[in-house]
Amino acid sequence: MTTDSVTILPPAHALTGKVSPPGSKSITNRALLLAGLAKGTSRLTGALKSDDTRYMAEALRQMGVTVEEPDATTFVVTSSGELKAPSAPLFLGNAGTATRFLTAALALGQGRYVVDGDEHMRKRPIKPLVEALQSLGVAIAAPSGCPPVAIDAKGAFKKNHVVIDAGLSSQYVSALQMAAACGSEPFTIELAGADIGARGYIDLTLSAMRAFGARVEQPTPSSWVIEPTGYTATDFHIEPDASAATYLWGAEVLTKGQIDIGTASAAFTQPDAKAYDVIAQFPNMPAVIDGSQMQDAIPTIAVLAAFNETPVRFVGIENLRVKECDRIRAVSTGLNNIREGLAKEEGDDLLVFSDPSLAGQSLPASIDTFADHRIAMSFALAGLKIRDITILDPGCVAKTYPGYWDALTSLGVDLVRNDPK
Ligand SMILES: O=C(O)C1=C[C@@H](OP(=O)(O)O)[C@@H](O)[C@H](O)C1
Ligand SMILES: C=C(OP(=O)(O)O)C(=O)O
Repeated sequence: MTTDSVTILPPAHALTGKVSPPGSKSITNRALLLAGLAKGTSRLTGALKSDDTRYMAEALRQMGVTVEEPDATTFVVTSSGELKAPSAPLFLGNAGTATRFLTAALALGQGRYVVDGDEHMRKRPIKPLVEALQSLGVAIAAPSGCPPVAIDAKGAFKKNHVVIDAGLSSQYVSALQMAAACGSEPFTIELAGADIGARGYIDLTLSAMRAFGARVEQPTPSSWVIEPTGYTATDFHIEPDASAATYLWGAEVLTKGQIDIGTASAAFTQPDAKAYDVIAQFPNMPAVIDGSQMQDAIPTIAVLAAFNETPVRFVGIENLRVKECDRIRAVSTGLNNIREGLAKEEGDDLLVFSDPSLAGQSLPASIDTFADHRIAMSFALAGLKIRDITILDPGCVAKTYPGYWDALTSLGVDLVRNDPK
């Protein structure tokens, strides 16, 4: 979408129909990398085609991997198993998964690699991962603590044990886990802290690794031993994106409709599917919601909370401050823009002071999305109930859900696209 902004007209009817969310971003980018590290041809079906996965696919191509796209949801990846040093920096936009996962994998490559992103990615921390790789003897540098990252790889780690602080991102752990299977001896990864936010993403990583032939043990809740199996090319089916599903679940409960997303909430293996149980309680969602294990779903639930019967405090969400934007700030700014006093930050908690009487009112607001797809998609839900909600930069949904606006339209939502002047 090239429009500057989109204004949502609240539908006069409940939203009903069938909309399938696209393939999982998290699983697609894991599968693309693992297929690139495996010798032979892997066919990835049900895949997401969006900015984040295109950046990953393009980076693999730059490193000598053949990535074909026979249809809208399939990648066919053929690799020698090696990611050859590219002639130019790898540009990964604002794709956290691609940036973090490749940084660790390329540390076991041969030659010079530069991992870079857009101005937003250049503000997202990667220092803990870089320091962990330095402790393994890798010549790697990220002077700002964020991308760009320069790696002079020599094909091996000098140690077989690493301690990683995953407080800022679980992706550092996933990245090391996926890389470690390409080493030459069993490799142990240990968490610096006792637990990890979004542990469910680690389970996704291990399950994708196992599908590509890896062997991983978990001797304690905070350590993993990865065997040096390398990866075996395979055909792999990717489930729909659970974070994308949260917007459809939200639209369903807000409009008292029935949207068939084609997948039962219990069938998802991604952490954000946990959001279903909370969303299903709307308009009586709990007073305190712990977002630590369903972080990407929090903007969705926070916008729903504005229409809940009672206020909601979101806890365990501190690392929302280092996502595509500071999501705690972006959500509170957006809600207060709709009506002053609707939300408040308390430290790293977010309080939403719900008011069911918002529904049906005209409260003109232009929502700054801070180039963050999840802010755009979640605030569109407010527009299903409140008149004159305008979402700025609606094209940013292309990061993970390019068909989002069309999905709303297909459910009967009228959108006014305000063309750039
Ligand atoms: O591993 C993954 O696929 C992801 C992990 C989470 O990030 P952090 O680990 O940085 O919290 C999540 O927010 C992101 O959208 C996807
Ligand atoms: C945080 C997100 O993305 P990533 O870290 O993969 O860029 C997200 O999709 O909400």
